[in-house]
Amino acid sequence: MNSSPEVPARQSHVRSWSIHGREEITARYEILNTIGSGAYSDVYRARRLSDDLPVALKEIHDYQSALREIEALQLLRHVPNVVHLIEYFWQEDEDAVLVLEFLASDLASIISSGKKREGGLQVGEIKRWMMQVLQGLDACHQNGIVHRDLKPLNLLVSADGALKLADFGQSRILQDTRYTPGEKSTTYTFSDEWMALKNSQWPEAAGNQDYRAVSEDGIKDKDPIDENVSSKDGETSCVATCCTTDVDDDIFKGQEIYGSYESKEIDDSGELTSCVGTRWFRAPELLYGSTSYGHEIDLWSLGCIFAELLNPEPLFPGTSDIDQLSKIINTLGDVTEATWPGCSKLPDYGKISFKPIENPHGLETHLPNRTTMEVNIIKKLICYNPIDRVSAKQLLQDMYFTEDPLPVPLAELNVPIKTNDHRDGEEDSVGDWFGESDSDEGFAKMDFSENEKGYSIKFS
Ligand SMILES: Nc1ncnc2c1ncn2[C@@H]1O[C@H](COP(=O)(O)OP(=O)(O)OP(=O)(O)O)[C@@H](O)[C@H]1O
Repeated sequence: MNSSPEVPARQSHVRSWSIHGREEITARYEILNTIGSGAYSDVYRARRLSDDLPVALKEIHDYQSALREIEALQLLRHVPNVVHLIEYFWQEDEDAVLVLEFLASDLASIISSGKKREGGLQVGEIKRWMMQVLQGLDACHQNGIVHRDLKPLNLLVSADGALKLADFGQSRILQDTRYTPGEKSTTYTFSDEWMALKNSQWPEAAGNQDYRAVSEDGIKDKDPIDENVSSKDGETSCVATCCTTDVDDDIFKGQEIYGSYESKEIDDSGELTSCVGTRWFRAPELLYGSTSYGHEIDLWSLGCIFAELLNPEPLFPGTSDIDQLSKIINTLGDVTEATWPGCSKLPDYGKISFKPIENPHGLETHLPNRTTMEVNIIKKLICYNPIDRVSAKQLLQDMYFTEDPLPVPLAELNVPIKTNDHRDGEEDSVGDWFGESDSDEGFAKMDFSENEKGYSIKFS
């Protein structure tokens, strides 16, 4: 795979010259055009010179994102519904460049093309898309990987209808899985190249070939890598960015952290960050600042994605993080100990409160003309208490997928050519916390007061 197994030392500002000037890459690939730019990367379409294989070259400008993405894709390299990492280039003073299989479309394009089709996406098509997402996500969770940025744009699709989870730059490998003992998991081991790379970076893991592999009872061993790469996540919670004491004199100051949370310096706190995932797909525990969440945050995102497949509009298109919570609460009802046991222990619970909702809309209103069975699937994922969310594995066994109309074969799926007309509203930006609301209810009045947790904001 990589000619040099050495991971370059972590540097605060790794900048590389243009990918076009990197001979180790251009000797093997012809770079054709740019196909996308994300928060931390530029992606190019290219072809392998030896056999004309179409590939995507993903140049990642952030050290930690690169490490996370390579690590997750190595671990999931045999999973059919995860994008395949062919090889990667990474040398000191250079950005990592990942060579990925080329995938011509994504689920966002499929949803928007279905919207334009008379009758929309057919039930059999929806079921096949859902099953592929579930199979990819189940493999992640079986391996203790939480993706943390699931959304239709990160579900890439090949021209022949194979859907693959992509963009693992925010993923994390949890120190244990919550799969119940006895649940059989597939064991994956690292390639020799990756082990050499890992051992050079983390000598304490040397010689422990499958230290992260899932054990017989489904529980993972302690993960030294995770501790080494964890960021100061606890300081970057979405609400904490405007609630810490240094914000007292300027409540907007802390929001600068929001846009740069992934570039925080590492420490060994082992906590996760609550500022992950694109807002529309972000679970409520993250919006309330949780730093000890599990793979259930992906299951919430999954519910949002499935709801969008069933009714081609985003389920909760919040214009700010507060608006995001408001939209969720207007649908599911008040967040209380009765509706979500343990919610009052969330770091930011009590720092923000909303006017009580007497008649929540309910998820049904977002899914007009859908069957009870379909609405029930969404309800199993979009629920406040993370432990109530059904796992990808369990959902794959749901009768929905074995009842008529059956999932269509891949060959019958309609895969549109990808265009660049995707929604912009999903993107996070500095200052979004107090962005304007477009929710029906709006925020007529904001009361700001100090309390034992720092301060509280009350909307009425
Ligand atoms: N294997 C691939 N084949 C084709 N296109 C790809 C591939 N990987 C990524 N892309 C495209 O490149 C763009 C950016 O990729 P990606 O989402 O992985 O990067 P990112 O920097 O992590 O983005 P984000 O800001 O959304 O997190 C996306 O539009 C995606 O569709």
